[in-house]
Amino acid sequence: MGLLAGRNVLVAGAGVTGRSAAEALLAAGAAVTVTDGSADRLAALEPLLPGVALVPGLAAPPPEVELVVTSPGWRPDSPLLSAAAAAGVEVVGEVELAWRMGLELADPPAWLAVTGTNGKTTTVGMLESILRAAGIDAVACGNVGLPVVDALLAGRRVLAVELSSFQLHWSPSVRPAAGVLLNLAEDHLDWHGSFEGYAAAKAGVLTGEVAVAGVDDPYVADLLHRSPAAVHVGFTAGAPEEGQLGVLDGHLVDRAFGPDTVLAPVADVRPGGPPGIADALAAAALARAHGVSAEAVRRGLRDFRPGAHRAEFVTESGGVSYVDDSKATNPHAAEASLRSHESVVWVAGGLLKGASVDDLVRTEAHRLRGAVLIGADRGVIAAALSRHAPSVPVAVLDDATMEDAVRAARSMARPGDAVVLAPAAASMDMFNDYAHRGRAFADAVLAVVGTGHRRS
Ligand SMILES: CC(=O)N[C@H]1[C@@H](OP(=O)(O)OP(=O)(O)OC[C@H]2O[C@@H](n3ccc(=O)[nH]c3=O)[C@H](O)[C@@H]2O)O[C@H](CO)[C@@H](O)[C@@H]1O[C@H](C)C(=O)N[C@@H](C)C(=O)O
Ligand SMILES: Nc1ncnc2c1ncn2[C@@H]1O[C@H](COP(=O)(O)OP(=O)(O)OP(=O)(O)O)[C@@H](O)[C@H]1O
Ligand SMILES: N[C@H](CCC(=O)O)C(=O)O
Repeated sequence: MGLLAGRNVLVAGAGVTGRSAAEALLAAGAAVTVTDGSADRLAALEPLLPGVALVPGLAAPPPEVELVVTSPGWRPDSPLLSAAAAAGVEVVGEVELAWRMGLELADPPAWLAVTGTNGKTTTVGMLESILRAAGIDAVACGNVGLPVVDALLAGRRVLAVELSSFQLHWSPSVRPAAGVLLNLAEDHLDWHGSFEGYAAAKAGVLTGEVAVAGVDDPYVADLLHRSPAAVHVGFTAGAPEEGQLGVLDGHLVDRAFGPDTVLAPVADVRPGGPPGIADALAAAALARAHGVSAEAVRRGLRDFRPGAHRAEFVTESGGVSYVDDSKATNPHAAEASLRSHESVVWVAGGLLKGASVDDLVRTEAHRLRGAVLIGADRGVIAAALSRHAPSVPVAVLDDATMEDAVRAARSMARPGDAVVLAPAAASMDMFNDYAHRGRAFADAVLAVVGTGHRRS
């Protein structure tokens, strides 16, 4: 009998995670209750999960509950999870649940895990593509959208797991076969309370057998240095030292796993530019840790196509190109995005989640033709611009539509410029999510400037 059979488990959250966790727990023979702050979200589960008790708005676990499986968005200081901790009831996430269920299997899948502030989804997508090119039954799962527990129960042999800082926080015993920390910058500080708390959660990905990290960032390199993993591997945008992957003569090169090996031409990597290359090196490192050939790395990277709203070209009109990088939901991603262009009209704003834009504005001011600011934290960005880039023209739009923003951006742009939506912020103050915001931007561009030249 498995470790969950007959146990009384409370699932916190009736979203993507809660539904899958509840199904897995039921199948494992647990007695399951699900709660959610939203009665509507809970009610939507009723026809899908017969046999589960649905209780809206629980502020403390019922006395019979032995384990709480929380959805990642729930903060540790939320009333329910605080009450569980105070009562000595263990709280874990769905990723931890999947890990524990995997340990009960005769032949568990290998976990290759990816975290970092930016590039996680791109990296797990590249990794999945590489593993499949090697003929391996692999799937990208985790924060990318497919709950890990679903990937596990589907019997996949290798899990390319995207882990958010929230998921890592709730996964105390997960030890991936290989894990990568891509990069680290301010994000989700409102959830973790401090940068140190956020970084500590992210460092959890480096506690497996092989730890991989982006060593061009000294803070990340130090976390790698301090990792308890048996094997440490760095990746760098420059020429790799022994024990690293990096770039040499226009090729990704592996100097860590076996003899020095050329993996793939940089020209084959999409998205192009430094962020895409970093993500490709990270994906290649995890695949090589799993024994994948250089040939499969090359084919997997060549066949990979990036997701929508990630530095996506919309159109060109009057010599001005329009780029949708709505997925740049924090300052670090926005900075990487702006660096791909010499002269930019920057469309930004939304929910900064406690992050500062001062470094971004200071470093990238020289490439800003102008800035158009929308959304809840537009004033914070405007203040940073006036402190560090007082000569940059800024339009701060109150109660604006995306069409207003595009019109303002077009009036600032000169031929050769790029108008780039790289908000540095989350979108939920004005939109459902970043994809909704990206579509609104692309639609507004096409409405305001016409179709121009659309790349195929
Ligand atoms: C916020 C978050 O981490 N969401 C991830 C989660 O989706 P899920 O639907 O379970 O979201 P959730 O926010 O954890 O739970 C939502 C449910 O909990 C309820 N809820 C949430 C918090 C709370 O204090 N009380 C409460 O009742 C909500 O009403 C809702 O019904 O699990 C999915 C599968 O693993 C992930 O794809 C998804 O990542 C999204 C895309 C995300 O935005 N992630 C962040 C970390 C990011 O990428 O920056
Ligand atoms: N290595 C990198 N360094 C900096 N920025 C990057 C890197 N890779 C991708 N980005 C940028 O980060 C943004 C998000 O990319 P992606 O969806 O791959 O990351 P993510 O970590 O999964 O994001 P999220 O946590 O918000 O889901 C995009 O704007 C992209 O241009
Ligand atoms: N990735 C989530 C959601 C952002 C969005 O969809 O706008 C965040 O940064 O908080």
